[in-house]
Amino acid sequence: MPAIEISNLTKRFRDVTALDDMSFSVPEGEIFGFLGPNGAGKSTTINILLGFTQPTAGSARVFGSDVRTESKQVRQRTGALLEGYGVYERITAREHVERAIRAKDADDDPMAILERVGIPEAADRKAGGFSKGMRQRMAIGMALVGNPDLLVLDEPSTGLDPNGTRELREVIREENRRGATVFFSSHLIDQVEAVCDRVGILKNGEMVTEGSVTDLRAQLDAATVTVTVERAAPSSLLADLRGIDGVEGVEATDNQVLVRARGGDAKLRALNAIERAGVGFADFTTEDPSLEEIFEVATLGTRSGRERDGHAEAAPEGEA
Ligand SMILES: Nc1ncnc2c1ncn2[C@@H]1O[C@H](COP(=O)(O)OP(=O)(O)OP(=O)(O)O)[C@@H](O)[C@H]1O
Repeated sequence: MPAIEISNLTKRFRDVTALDDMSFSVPEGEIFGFLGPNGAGKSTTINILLGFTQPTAGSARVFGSDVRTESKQVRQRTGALLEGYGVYERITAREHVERAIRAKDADDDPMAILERVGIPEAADRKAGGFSKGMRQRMAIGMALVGNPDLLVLDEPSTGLDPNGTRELREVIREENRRGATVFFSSHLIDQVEAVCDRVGILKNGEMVTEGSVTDLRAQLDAATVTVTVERAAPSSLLADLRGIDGVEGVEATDNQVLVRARGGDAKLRALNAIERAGVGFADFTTEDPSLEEIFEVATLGTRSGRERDGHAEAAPEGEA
């Protein structure tokens, strides 16, 4: 049984369609990255999963329980860190965790939780005086209460410093080793890439692509080949390169030619063309697309021609 199973889920807020016939599932034991730009529908999905928002159509199940009719069972098995979680200013960190323990009918040691999230020294301080990062750490601790089978984390690295984000990744991995499924929602690709087994990319309420980071890279099998040359490449070479089937962008500086090529054949033909051009082919490196590029393609539908390392932008096809 999948940890999360979402089928044809639609959510409309008056004239806004936040989720549009979205379907996907997360197998038990997975760390799933739920990626999407602002407004894609991530929080709406989480609110539906936890029973805080009712879907307009479709269904969502958590470990087989229907989130509409069995939200109590769902919440009992789920630890959630929600965006904009409200901190009670007048009670301490320990009291926050104790509340979560009571709500879950769990028997965790509040101090052990606060130690895990790195704020044991703040246990008896009122949360009203906490920094953003401390609030976030406390909220993560509350999500861990009761060893949940599913951890739902909405933008968990918000407010955390680099140490905090590293510790968060460690906690996620520990929870996953213990057996928890993790649903990690974020618009921050590097955070997701660092810890997730699989990612789904949401755009305008629809899942546009789904797979392991490796699968997604393979789908978008383009790579940038950077060739170091001894002499500046003449415009005739750049035109030839742009004419190769599968070459999507060409940039040149005095001693480098950058070719963005889709598929091994295009890469090879580009390298051969540079070698034949007599510009003193010295060396080359290739770079696979990053998850960021995959995200960009999935959410914008195009690969951007933004500047790389201060080099000039690639000229459009045919403009040598
Ligand atoms: N209560 C609401 N009333 C009206 N519109 C809403 C409501 N909640 C969400 N929306 C709209 O639904 C869409 C999806 O919003 P949602 O908050 O789910 O996106 P998100 O992916 O979580 O974005 P972010 O990364 O900015 O948090 C947006 O267009 C948003 O304005």
